[in-house]
Amino acid sequence: MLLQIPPSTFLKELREQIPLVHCITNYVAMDIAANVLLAVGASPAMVHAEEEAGEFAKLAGAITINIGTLSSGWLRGMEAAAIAATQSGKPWVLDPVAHYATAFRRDATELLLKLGPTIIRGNASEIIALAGGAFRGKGVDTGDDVEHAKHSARLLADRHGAVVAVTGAVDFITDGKRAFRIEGGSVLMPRVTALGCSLTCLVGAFAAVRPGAPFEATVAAVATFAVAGELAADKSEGPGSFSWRFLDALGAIDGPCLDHRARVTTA
Ligand SMILES: Nc1ncnc2c1ncn2[C@@H]1O[C@H](COP(=O)(O)OP(=O)(O)OP(=O)(O)O)[C@@H](O)[C@H]1O
Ligand SMILES: Cc1ncsc1CCO
Ligand SMILES: [Mg+2]
Repeated sequence: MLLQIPPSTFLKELREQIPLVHCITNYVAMDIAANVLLAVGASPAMVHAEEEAGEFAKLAGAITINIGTLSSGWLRGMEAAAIAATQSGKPWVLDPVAHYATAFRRDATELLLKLGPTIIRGNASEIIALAGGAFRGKGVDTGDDVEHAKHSARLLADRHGAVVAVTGAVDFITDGKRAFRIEGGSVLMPRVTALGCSLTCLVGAFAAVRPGAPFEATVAAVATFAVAGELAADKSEGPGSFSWRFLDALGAIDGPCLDHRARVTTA
């Protein structure tokens, strides 16, 4: 393992600390994302109202913001939460779901990016489009390979001073200086909705454990998904059984299994 802090350290500390993760995510993802966090051992709270999101963010160890089912009121809640996170020095994660699809999403993403996310997590089309490249995404689904998004990810990491995670068949994570690829997971993962959104929330949970190490935290969260995805796929008959087996695998995974099975290499 080339990492300074192995994934198992984050998993152990997460289970000791049970961090409160303030998730502003979409209607589709709320249930599965909360279950993913509970399965691993964190404490999720899905709070998006503009009246309280800024106040709530101060209670949490990390904040995650996903624009999947955006509306004006939600956007004001996101803005308040991002500002509160930055002011209190807490890590926050941006998931710019299909930000290229409409002017409303593009403007919202531009506004949120200016608030300085600690980590940006998206699929290949989202990351390529965010860097201004030609992309082939359709709605919320990627039409591009992670391989083609590496340059865009590096560019975004430099431009925003953020950790950037691109997910897909092989994941890629960079902070502009270092970069790792993570193999694993399953072809069934993109056939269950909102697993990417759930991963964004898990990245927040791992970042809450060690706010000073967002790069290693992102690698640890993505590696946990890759290993749990492999374990779950072993026995699954299709997307349905994969979905619940994946939660079981996230609950059952322990530190030695995670470090042993994680396939993290320099990119
Ligand atoms: N073909 C694949 N093989 C293995 N793992 C995959 C594959 N595609 C996606 N994954 C994994 O699925 C998880 C979600 O990533 P994905 O890129 O599908 O997110 P997303 O497109 O944002 O998803 P969503 O918008 O539905 O939440 C990641 O852990 C990723 O590694
Ligand atoms: C299907 C879907 N639609 C808006 S958000 C979302 C979850 C996957 O991104
Ligand atoms: Mg997504």
